[in-house]
Amino acid sequence: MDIIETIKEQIANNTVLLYMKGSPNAPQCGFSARAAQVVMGCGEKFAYVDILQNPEIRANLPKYANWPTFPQLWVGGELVGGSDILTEMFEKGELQTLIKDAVGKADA
Ligand SMILES: N[C@@H](CCC(=O)N[C@@H](CS)C(=O)NCC(=O)O)C(=O)O
Repeated sequence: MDIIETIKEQIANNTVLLYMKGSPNAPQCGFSARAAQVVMGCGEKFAYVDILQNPEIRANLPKYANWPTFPQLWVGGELVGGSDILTEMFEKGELQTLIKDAVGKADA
């Protein structure tokens, strides 16, 4: 399958999806570690893709997303942002609400 189609499918099939380096329990970069920590702190299940294991995604997602770096959090099919944005949103309580609402909608 075309890599862009794969990316679109991953985003469509996972309400909360974190593209990161490594895994939430074994992140391979400080930015990914922080992002995974705040997403875990929201208390909902989420999917992740380790872009170090998926070089084609690493090469193509930034163009598709129009976002140059990793991590990238996608919620309900929309890009939320990277580690800085996620941390800021989490501190304001906004990330928790965004994720809970999206998961609630997907389950309805
Ligand atoms: N300000 C960004 C920093 C993220 C960042 O600089 N990521 C780098 C290092 S992990 C990156 O993705 N570089 C491109 C790559 O490694 O493919 C954020 O908040 O997420």
